[in-house]
Amino acid sequence: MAPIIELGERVTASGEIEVEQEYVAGLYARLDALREEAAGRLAAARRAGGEAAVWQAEVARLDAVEQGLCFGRLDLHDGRRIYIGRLGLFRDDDGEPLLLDWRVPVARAFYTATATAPQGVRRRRRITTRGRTVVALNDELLTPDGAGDDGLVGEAALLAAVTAARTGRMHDIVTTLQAEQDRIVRHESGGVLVVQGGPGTGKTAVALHRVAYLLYTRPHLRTRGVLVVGPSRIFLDYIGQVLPGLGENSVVTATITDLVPDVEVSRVDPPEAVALKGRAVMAERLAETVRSRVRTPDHPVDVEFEQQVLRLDPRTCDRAVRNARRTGLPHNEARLVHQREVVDALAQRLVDGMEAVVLTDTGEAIDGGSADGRLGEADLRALAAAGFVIDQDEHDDGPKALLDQADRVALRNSLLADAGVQAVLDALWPPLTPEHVVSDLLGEPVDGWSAADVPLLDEAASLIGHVGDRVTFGHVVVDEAQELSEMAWRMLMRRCPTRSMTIVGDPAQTGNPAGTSSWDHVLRPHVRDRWQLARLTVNYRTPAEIMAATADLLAAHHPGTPPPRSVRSTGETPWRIRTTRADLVTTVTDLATEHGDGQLAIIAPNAHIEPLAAALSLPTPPDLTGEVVLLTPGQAKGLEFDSVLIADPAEILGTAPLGHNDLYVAMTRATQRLGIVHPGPSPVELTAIPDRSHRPTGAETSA
Ligand SMILES: Nc1ncnc2c1ncn2[C@@H]1O[C@H](COP(=O)(O)OP(=O)(O)OP(=O)(O)O)[C@@H](O)[C@H]1O
Repeated sequence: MAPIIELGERVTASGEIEVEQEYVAGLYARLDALREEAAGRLAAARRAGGEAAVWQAEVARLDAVEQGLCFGRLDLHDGRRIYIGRLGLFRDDDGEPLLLDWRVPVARAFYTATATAPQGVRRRRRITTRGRTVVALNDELLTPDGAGDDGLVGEAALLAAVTAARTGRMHDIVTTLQAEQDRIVRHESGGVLVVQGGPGTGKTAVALHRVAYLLYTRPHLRTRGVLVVGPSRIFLDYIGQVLPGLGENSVVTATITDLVPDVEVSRVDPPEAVALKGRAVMAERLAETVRSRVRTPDHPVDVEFEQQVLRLDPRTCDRAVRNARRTGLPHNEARLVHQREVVDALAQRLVDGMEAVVLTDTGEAIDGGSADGRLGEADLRALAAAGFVIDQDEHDDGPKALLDQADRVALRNSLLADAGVQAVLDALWPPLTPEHVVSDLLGEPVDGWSAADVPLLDEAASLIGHVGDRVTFGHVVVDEAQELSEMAWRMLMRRCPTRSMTIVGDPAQTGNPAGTSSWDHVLRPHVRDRWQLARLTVNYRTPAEIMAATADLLAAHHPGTPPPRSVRSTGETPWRIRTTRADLVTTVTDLATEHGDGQLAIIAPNAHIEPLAAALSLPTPPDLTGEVVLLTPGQAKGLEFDSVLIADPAEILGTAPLGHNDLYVAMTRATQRLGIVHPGPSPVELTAIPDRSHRPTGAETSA
């Protein structure tokens, strides 16, 4: 498929640079003044031992906007001129706006105005700065005879951004956000917004800019908290600079596993186990496991207490369980209700026992003493003879009621504190831990937890009320959301009671056998139809040549999925080289050593990682900022590199149930070049890619 645009021409408005330089210098002067003020207030707050966090955040926010403070100007038909940047700046004396935050409504036209729908804009100017110096201006006149309307805004700046060398860290795209992306960033959905799009369509970038937008427009989210969930720590490190670069430092980032911090993942499950553990039915099974730990005996249970045997009949046990369950409390909390019920019954037995000793059938005291049921001396002797110990001190002031309220409480406490009674209570309604419940269910000796166990442990923790300091958030963003199992969705929903979420993903890239293939299927149980789908269709990362190379793979495994349209073409055709299994490591090592064009990722299946790491002296897990990065398709999810070399695609296709998706992910990571090394024949999905097995020169084959 042809790219949307060919490399555009950069238009520079000469003579204007000095004017803009002066304006931009004024903006930086204002920024410096605000910084100085914030730093002063921070120091004062610290000196006074007061609340410094607010000023600390303000200093961080002002520092974060230093690079590219102002990046645009709109000249409107009504004569107004608006400067747009990373934050709003206002003149000190009269509060006149000097720079508008990119998130305010009027700034929207900067991203969405076109020649056919100019939104009152006459001219859009992009201002490129290096440090505090204006180095280039790009003007677009939005007149009907102006630039062609291809749906892209600011082509030159956009192309400069998408072709720039990769660094192993994602950057913000606030200066070149495109109209279809801006619509999603500013989407006013109060519920769940799902953003679906093929590789490189900017899903991650858009989700992060949406976070910055929401924090700006819904300030209450700053206190309720925003969580960004990603597929791996590697990925979270990769995106880690984007929000701070937009002046937002308060967002929590985590993998699903991180959300249960006291569980250490030390085991990898086989795909069948992953698929099974991820299914929603596991929640029912866990609930059943918890329920089954509660016993309702079908014969009386004898409880020993202070040399007596108290008999607990099945009806009493049954009633205690019913009453405890009726509360709807989690297991360990309902256990307290059950205990109270049982102990009450035991206490009653004791009282009945005492009364049988000291009262007649009609309720009168045996020694004929007090008609109001107060104990006389003979009663106390009779009680002592029957094994009931009544504290004599309490009766120094003469006989009293047989057992008043305080006595009953004391009696219950003694019962509860008694080891024998506790043992019976624990046998009937045992205290549980999440680990107990999950190992009970899985029926396997637990020798460490896997990632797929984490949502099960979290579910079990909820069922038993063992949630510690589990935190909830006002908005949750899920990136690579196709990787989440039904059980992981349940876990996330527990952390987002408001169900305000931005979910971004691509089902054609799902690697998790328990992952998502239908948004409706995973969301409906939690939000019914309160979710909306938005699509992204333009691929900013992967050039047209590489997308063409993935066509057969995509058509074979996702026939209904149209590939995203690449924004550009590079003229570099992907290639493949056949080698032997024995020579695979050497061939890949040679190609990597010859490579000299920017950052190279070698993406290989697990089985080859160790030998390749040894041959190339590369770290595992990978260092994303290295010149050469070695990683598995799973680790490469969401990342991008200048060049990609795939080792052994057949193994990637064959080892995992969704190997074709893993290969698709691997092939779409490159911004410039793609090479493939296959031991033996090429997988059929890749045969259309030119075979350069007999490569004449190193230059021609560099990935
Ligand atoms: N409007 C834009 N301006 C400049 N760069 C952009 C724009 N949109 C996307 N990009 C760049 O395109 C690349 C891909 O973006 P991103 O990683 O967000 O895509 P994605 O849809 O999440 O990809 P994948 O699903 O393959 O992980 C990034 O380098 C991003 O900065």
